[in-house]
Amino acid sequence: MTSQIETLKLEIIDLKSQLLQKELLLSQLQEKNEGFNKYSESLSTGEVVRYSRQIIMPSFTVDGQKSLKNSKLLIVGVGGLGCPAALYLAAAGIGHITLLDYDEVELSNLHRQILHNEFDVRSNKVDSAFKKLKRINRHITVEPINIHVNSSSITEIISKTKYNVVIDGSDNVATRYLLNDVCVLNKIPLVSGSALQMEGQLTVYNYNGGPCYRCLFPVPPPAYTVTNCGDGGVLGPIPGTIGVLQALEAIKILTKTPGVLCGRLLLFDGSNTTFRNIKLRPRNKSCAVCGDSPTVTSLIDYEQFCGASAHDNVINIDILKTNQNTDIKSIVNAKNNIIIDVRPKIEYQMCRLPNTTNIPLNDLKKEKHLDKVKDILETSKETDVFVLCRRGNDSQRAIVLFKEKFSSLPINFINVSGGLHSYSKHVDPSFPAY
Ligand SMILES: Nc1ncnc2c1ncn2[C@@H]1O[C@H](COP(=O)(O)OP(=O)(O)OP(=O)(O)O)[C@@H](O)[C@H]1O
Ligand SMILES: [Zn+2]
Repeated sequence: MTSQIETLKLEIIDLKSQLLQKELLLSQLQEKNEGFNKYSESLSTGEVVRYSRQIIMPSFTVDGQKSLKNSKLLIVGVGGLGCPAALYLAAAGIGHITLLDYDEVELSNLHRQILHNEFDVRSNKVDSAFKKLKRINRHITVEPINIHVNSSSITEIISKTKYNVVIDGSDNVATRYLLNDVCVLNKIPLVSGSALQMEGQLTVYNYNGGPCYRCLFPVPPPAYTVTNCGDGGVLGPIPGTIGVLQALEAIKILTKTPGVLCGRLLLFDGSNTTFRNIKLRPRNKSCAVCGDSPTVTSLIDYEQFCGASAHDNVINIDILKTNQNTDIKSIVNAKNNIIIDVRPKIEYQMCRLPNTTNIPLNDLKKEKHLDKVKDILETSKETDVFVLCRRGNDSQRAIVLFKEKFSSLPINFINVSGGLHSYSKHVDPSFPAY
């Protein structure tokens, strides 16, 4: 069975490389066939036909198309926002698109990161996106850069290419400040978007005298107040909508079309399908980066500034003594022990281990739920109680609460290190590591 799978994988790799070679040849032949034509000054026959539906709009014209063709655009993050934005921008004929991301495609990305598909799982996001965008439009240059963007890498990238617009498709505050500052210092408009659960936001910073991100948020929010899609969830069409609108704003900026969303913030609520625009404060004259006497005149360490890392990977906490932790295998061997799973109820419904009791961490702050735990503990003869969660962090927080509330009971609360992720990795891969 395993060898059959391996053989099939190798065959697929071989077929893919044959396909790539044929596509390359095809595109070279088509290129020759579609050179500049005597009927159009600056566009090839193929380009005239391809873009005709946007060119014929009085607000766009051949000049608009030429502007897009001569534009260079940078997309940071090829995830929920970056994928739909890149799709429309490539289709519209932006001459040069650089894609930056450090991550690999995961199965849990596919419901919203629509450039990637099942065959791309475990591939670099930028390579996966590159292939799809070139298939949509082989006339444009797509530059995939597999990199974690920080102050030094972005400085190098920006110094090599003169970008006209930057799209922020990232998912963390440190990267947002970094992109804001690099755009202000290099006078590049920044199209910023965000999406979580059923809501999205969109605005353009640093454009036409409007505010920058720091003008509005001079101080970063405390790290624990920021929720990402991995924890809060998101419905695919929400970043889809915002990402497409980011593409629209970029096209308007590049073609000098009026009506760019600067100095305003668009709020999209997908739960009742409403769009609201709110007016933003104007540029702050005392802003640290775009103000009249800026104090930030070169890029700084943004992870330090925000007190949070520039990715959404979960940081493992370690707040218990060593003897209060155990590894996942001990709960597999444990017979009759009480195992409390402190994940939210929805996650417990999604997947769970047998013989576990769900008492969500958030409920533990409420007295009535604590009474329920007390009942379970008092009626059991066991003194060891295992506490379990998704990755082994909330279980530690729960133990701190348990020990505080049930100090009178002769119970050992034991944290299952690494939580259910560890179960999936070390015990049974068929348990979903979501
Ligand atoms: N500093 C950075 N450099 C490069 N890429 C970044 C940086 N910060 C964020 N990103 C990328 O931005 C993308 C954001 O995508 P998205 O918000 O859809 O979340 P995700 O991390 O792919 O998924 P999930 O949150 O579900 O795990 C990710 O692909 C991430 O790797
Ligand atoms: Zn500012």
